[in-house]
Amino acid sequence: MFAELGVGQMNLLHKYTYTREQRERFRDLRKLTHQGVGVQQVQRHREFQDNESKVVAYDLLTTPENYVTHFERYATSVVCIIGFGRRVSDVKDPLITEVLAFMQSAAEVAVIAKDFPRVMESFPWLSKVPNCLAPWAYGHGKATKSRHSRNDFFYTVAQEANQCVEENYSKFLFREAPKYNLHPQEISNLAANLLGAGADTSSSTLATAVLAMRAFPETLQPAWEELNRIVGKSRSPSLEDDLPYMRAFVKEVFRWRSVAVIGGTAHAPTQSDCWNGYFIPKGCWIQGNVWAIHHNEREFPDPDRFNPRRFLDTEDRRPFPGEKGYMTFGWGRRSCAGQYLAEQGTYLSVARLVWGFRVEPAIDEKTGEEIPVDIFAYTVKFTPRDETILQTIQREGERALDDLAKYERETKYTFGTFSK
Ligand code: HEM
Repeated sequence: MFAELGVGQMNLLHKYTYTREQRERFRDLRKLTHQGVGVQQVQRHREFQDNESKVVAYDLLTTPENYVTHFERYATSVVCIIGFGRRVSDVKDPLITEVLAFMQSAAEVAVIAKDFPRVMESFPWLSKVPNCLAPWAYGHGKATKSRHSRNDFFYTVAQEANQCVEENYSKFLFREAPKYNLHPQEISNLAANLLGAGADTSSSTLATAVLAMRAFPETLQPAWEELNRIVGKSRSPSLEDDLPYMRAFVKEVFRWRSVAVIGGTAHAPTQSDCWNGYFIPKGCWIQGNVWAIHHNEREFPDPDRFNPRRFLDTEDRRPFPGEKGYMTFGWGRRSCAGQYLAEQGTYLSVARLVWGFRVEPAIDEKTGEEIPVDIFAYTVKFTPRDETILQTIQREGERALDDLAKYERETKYTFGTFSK
């Protein structure tokens, strides 16, 4: 749908790959994305990702009720440091409020079968109508004047980042621009994709982990036993710790409530194929039903139960075709380019949350009763597991803020600057 809206061909996320030229360009853009967040790069991002996650634990000590906002700040900050060499320290930073609002409205347009009818799918010509006349496009289509497009915002922020001392992905893109003949809109999109694809997805996954901790408290006991034994209380867990149960716990978070329930980008075969008696014509839109795959009783019995033991050598384990045991990040040449970054950050953050806190039922101030857990609007109470842990969170949080100070920088721009 985004390709139809006219903003797609400059962005690998929505690009058609019907012709050889389109496929070659897609490969270039994908390669450039890997050079920012691919498996080889992820190690370089580890230190500040870990520090931002320590800041989340630190912030939870003072404003635990704002845990979703802390997760959003964390996820946005990590991709902002990568993309623009600057951190997001304030939850009111426009990069959080405006970009997440934009992503929310993008989901309104893009999530198939969310509403019916999908007007632009039923009448594709509607996607060609300029935004000012097309409320159904939620502002994602063609602007009347291209200089007012959101792309100018990210291009300008990337230019700003290109001047900054710290190495960052925007600097890399400007360096590579002549070699790949990058159009400014491609630079803008490559930088923006880190935020668009990486912020909301990562923070929602952490919110899912909290829901699991609250709704299935029995799964925390084995985690605490492992963390007490291997990590102790005077430091928080790190990637070097061997924590098999914790790893299984995070895998189960990815499986249990995967962020992209029907995959992400639509895939299409480059040639017609026959599979299991089905004819799949060339160019046909294919969407992987991640929800159904992750809730198939054959691989995941009692699928709505959060159960990390599925990923351990126990009687709850079933064979699964994928090596990792889940399909949360899609597959094939369009699979999530930020998978390793997301897995690393989710592991660090969830392990630290479980190590540091009890997640208990929130109490209704009026009635004094526990607020029951509701999967759509749940609220919880975070309490540090004990005094030594509380002090460790404080010490590590303050140290992390010192280490992150080199990324403190303001931007002069907001989305609003470009829509006046
Ligand atoms: C828990 C966090 C995340 C989840 C669950 C997730 C999931 C996904 C999924 C399902 C897709 C579509 C895959 C397909 O069509 O087969 C995707 C695409 C993508 N993701 Fe992620 N993602 C996450 C985090 C990130 C992060 C942190 C980044 C980068 C900073 C990122 C960058 C991308 C990009 C660039 C694409 C488009 C790839 C393409 O079309 O070639 N993602 N992601």
